[in-house]
Amino acid sequence: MEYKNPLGVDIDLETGVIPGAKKLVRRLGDLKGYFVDEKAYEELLKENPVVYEVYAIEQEEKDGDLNFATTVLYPGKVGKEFFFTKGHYHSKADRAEIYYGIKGKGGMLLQTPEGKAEWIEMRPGTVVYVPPYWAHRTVNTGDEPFIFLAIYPADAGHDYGSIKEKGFSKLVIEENGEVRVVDNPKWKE
Ligand SMILES: O=C(CO)[C@@H](O)[C@H](O)[C@H](O)COP(=O)(O)O
Ligand SMILES: [Fe+2]
Repeated sequence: MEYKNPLGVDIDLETGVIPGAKKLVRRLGDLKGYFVDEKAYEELLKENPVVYEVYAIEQEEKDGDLNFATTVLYPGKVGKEFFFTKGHYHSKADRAEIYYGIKGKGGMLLQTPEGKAEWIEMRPGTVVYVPPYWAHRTVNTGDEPFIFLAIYPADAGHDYGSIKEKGFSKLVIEENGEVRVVDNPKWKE
């Protein structure tokens, strides 16, 4: 039997950086078609800001192993909609996940394949359990980076296709200075 080596790393709780992790950067240009207000999207695209960064320590896609990653989701809006992550189902759709809030303010939109949506607010210390089969997207509703840790099966994978095409049935927007979760007028069942 060949054993893997255990690993301990310290997440920088101010920046979300995991030493030795693989870094992924998503700019606004990588999120074409994701936001409802296309005019506001094109306008902000001139600056093409970084929307989020992911620092991941990932293993081979094997049953039983675990990956973990921090996400640093920057504050901002496209029209009324707060900045968010793309959102995905897992390729192995029955794989669950745990999120843990580290810094800033936001939440998670979750959705079943039938379009039933849930919104869970997150702050430092919040644990969110993502059950099997639920798509998940995080949203920054604050004015500083929203940082969280995700722990997920190494063979979960990401299935972005359906969310890219159909979106979530709910939007998280700012209206009169308040955070509101409203129906998505462009949602297609
Ligand atoms: O859910 C997971 C892994 O299963 C997170 O690590 C996200 O991958 C990350 O927050 C970026 O979001 P996406 O762009 O992948 O939706
Ligand atoms: Fe996930």
